Amino acid sequence: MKVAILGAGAMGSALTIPYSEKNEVVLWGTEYDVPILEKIRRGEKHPRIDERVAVNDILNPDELDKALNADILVIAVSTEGVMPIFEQISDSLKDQVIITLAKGFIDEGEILTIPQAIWHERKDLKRNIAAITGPSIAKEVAKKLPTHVVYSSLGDRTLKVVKEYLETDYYRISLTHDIVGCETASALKNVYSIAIAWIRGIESRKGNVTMNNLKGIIVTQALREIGTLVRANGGKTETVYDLTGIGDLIATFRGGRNGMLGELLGKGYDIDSALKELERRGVGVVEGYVNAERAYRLAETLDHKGKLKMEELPLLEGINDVLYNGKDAEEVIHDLF
Ligand SMILES: NC(=O)c1ccc[n+]([C@@H]2O[C@H](COP(=O)([O-])OP(=O)(O)OC[C@H]3O[C@@H](n4cnc5c(N)ncnc54)[C@H](O)[C@@H]3O)[C@@H](O)[C@H]2O)c1
Repeated sequence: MKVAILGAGAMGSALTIPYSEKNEVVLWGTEYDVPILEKIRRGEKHPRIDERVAVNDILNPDELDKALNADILVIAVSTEGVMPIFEQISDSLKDQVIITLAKGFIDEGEILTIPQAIWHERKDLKRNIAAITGPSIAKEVAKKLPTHVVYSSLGDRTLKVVKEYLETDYYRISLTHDIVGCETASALKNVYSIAIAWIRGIESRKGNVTMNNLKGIIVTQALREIGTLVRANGGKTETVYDLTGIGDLIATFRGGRNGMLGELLGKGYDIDSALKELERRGVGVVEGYVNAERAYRLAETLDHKGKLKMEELPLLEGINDVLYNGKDAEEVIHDLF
């Protein structure tokens, strides 16, 4: 098969490694990826995954059309880039498998998962879309360390193709039809990771005490609330208690941009100074930040529809209070407790 990966960031580039085991792979870079494309062309390692990518061809931002004859197209950009890229390729799409991997919600007036936003544009592609969720740190995928992810799709042929052509002995793939549940859980994972990381910040604020009991409380509450939101949004409980929910939450406990933001907030930084500090460290977009507000609006809509009650989501409320209303993380935890 011919696979085209659209986006030369960490995850898009990491996937060239398992995908190239059985397929011909091309990697297209956006305008933001130009310095990375230059490095890759010079034979250097990709700076975000510390490995060389495995590709048959590298395409520049103005060569997107050359990627579109692939059998499998992977939209590998961050959430904000997904729909702009989709608009550019939509007219050329036929019956290809289309894979998305960003973890976030799309705001189109109503809050949608990424596949739902694509279905709005092209209903006929409903069965062609697959989403990747579950624990997959890009660097580890690139180093062929054991990874087990979930590909979800409404289309049986799509699921068959991804399993047959993209699975390797170090990159295992489970399949499910619960694409809305998977995408809801994975966008929420980025949001709740912020609150889990508060505790690291609070521990250091208190002179490096260890607060494992509190971690247990917050992680359990996060899972409870993710479960409530996933079910209310039409997904399945088992998605939350599998690789997509709990698996991904564990994999990102310590690291990630959301975790860095959460830790600073836990240390007592206000949101503006925390975001400034991350900018100073060269950390890119923190997806959980924008998605916390989107998750809250989704929850409110589901509440209006009678599918959940806002009182069931005190931690989501607290996360939004810290990110948008200037509340201190420790105060939120105190109230929650
Ligand atoms: N890194 C991981 O381990 C990992 C794992 C699973 C899923 N994801 C998800 O994959 C997505 C990308 O993560 P990453 O770590 O590769 O990030 P990254 O910052 O390394 O790469 C981001 C990619 O998105 C593109 N991009 C960013 N903003 C854009 C815009 N406005 N328009 C068009 N393109 C834009 C960039 O050019 C780049 O190709 C995120 O949603 C992330 O949650 C990442």
